[in-house]
Amino acid sequence: MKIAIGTTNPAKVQAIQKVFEEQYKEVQFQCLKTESHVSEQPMTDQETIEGALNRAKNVLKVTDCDVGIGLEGGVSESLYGMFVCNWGALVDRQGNEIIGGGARIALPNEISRELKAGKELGPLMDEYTQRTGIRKKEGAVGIFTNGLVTRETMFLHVVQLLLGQWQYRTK
Ligand SMILES: O=P(O)(O)OP(=O)(O)OP(=O)(O)OC[C@H]1O[C@@H](n2cnc3c(O)ncnc32)[C@H](O)[C@@H]1O
Ligand SMILES: [Mg+2]
Repeated sequence: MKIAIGTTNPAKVQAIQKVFEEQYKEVQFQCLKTESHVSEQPMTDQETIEGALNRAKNVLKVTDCDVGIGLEGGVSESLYGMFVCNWGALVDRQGNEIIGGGARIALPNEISRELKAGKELGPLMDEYTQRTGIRKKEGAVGIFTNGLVTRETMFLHVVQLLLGQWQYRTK
């Protein structure tokens, strides 16, 4: 089974590899930085879903893999504040387009204020924690859940949702 991954971010790549290696004996991966055709900081669920879907389609197009996977992080407003949201998409060569959503938690006002001013969550999280590359490690979800749920484990669940739906639909 050959999987095209529409990112080189290790938190996302590791989540995808773990799920597929658990399910398939023979599996190969191709990881490519892939255009999402949405803003660097998606600001709604809809935009985040589009980013995931575009990555999955674009990365499948440029490889000879069986399926393409796109994972996209974003934020979404609610009456209860701004939440970090996470969406994934899996597409295959038979026209199946599968979507799955991940966990979401509220962001502190000091972060959501800056996001509304047009900043990106990645750099904001580095500033907030005085560390670098949070987006490639535990992520905002990891920081604000005291490490209980990391960006990798959150995306691992999203990839399980994608693969499970695809297996069900193609069995
Ligand atoms: O290399 P890619 O796959 O693009 O990975 P990324 O870290 O940039 O992640 P996304 O493009 O999916 O997320 C869009 C923006 O939101 C940020 N973001 C989303 N979730 C995050 C998290 O949990 N921690 C830190 N930044 C996050 C991310 O850094 C981007 O600035
Ligand atoms: Mg990005």
